[in-house]
Amino acid sequence: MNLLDIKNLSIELTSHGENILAVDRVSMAIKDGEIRGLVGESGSGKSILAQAIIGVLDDKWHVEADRFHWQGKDLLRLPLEERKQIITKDVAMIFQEPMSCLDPTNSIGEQIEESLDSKQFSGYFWQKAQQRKAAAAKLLHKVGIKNHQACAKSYPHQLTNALCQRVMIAIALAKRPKLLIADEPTASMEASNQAQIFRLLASLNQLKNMSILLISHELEKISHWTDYLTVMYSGQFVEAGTTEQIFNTPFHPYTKALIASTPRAKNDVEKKSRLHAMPGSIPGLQHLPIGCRLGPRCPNAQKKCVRAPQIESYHGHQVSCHFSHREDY
Ligand SMILES: Nc1ncnc2c1ncn2[C@@H]1O[C@H](COP(=O)(O)OP(=O)(O)OP(=O)(O)O)[C@@H](O)[C@H]1O
Repeated sequence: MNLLDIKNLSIELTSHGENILAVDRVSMAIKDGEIRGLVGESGSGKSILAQAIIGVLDDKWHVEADRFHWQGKDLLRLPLEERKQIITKDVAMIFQEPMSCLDPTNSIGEQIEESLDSKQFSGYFWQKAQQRKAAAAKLLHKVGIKNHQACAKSYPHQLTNALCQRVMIAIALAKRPKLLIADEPTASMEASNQAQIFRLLASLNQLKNMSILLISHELEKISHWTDYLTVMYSGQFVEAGTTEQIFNTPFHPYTKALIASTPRAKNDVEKKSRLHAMPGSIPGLQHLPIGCRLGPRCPNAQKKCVRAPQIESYHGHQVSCHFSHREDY
């Protein structure tokens, strides 16, 4: 069953009396227990899409969709309060700079205890306090922090970025979410720490059947951990499918370029040879091309590309391009 099912989600920014379509009819579904990767260059609208899912965009953003279902419930037709309640209960999000998300004036232990639901504790206040402490320690243990007593007494600035991210994951787990959105969770971390965080997320997915939306601008970095991938470019849907489909038979020129630019994804790269990179850079919101926004950078672009392509599906592998090559199917 689909946990989240979004069809043609658009996010419009109102700025200086002008409306700018930052996210243009993006579709994505996340099944129960899957890890879905969301990839695209910096500025492709991944974070805005994630923020629209958890409903934290402010008034200057206008969100519209043909379908926005959470476990079969149409969120856009629910009153705002009810919608907030559902999302707050079932969806948690972690961000790229964990240290700045934690309160610098409170100890880690206090912050984790605060995130626990008081309904799960009973008895006199001192008994509740003891239960709360024990539950916080259990959470720290769950995210692989062995010395949880020392960690609980620490303040965010005394911990490394990787430890802070584990704490953020512990805080997210406190409400037992069905979906965890991880927006570039390992940005500015050393490679060994990155692997540990991804391994932790994968084990939580396996043990708790928690679905994860893993957001990154590096396809190669997350592809090892994902079951499915969705690729975005400049606010538009590009391609989606299983991780194997995307890597073995990419349809879209943008996905092909992303894969060609990752050293280990291609086995036939000769020593000291240059990696392929798509010319140009992603357009800013003020200079969005009409139709397919990849047009000015795309090697296959033709006249037809001034109209945005429809999404076509081949054995569950979806692509949005007028001229993608699909002869493998
Ligand atoms: N608060 C804001 N006000 C105006 N424009 C914004 C705001 N936040 C993001 N944008 C613009 O929206 C577009 C998408 O941004 P977004 O942060 O979602 O991209 P992203 O793919 O997550 O990139 P990154 O990996 O760098 O976070 C960008 O062009 C960005 O400049």
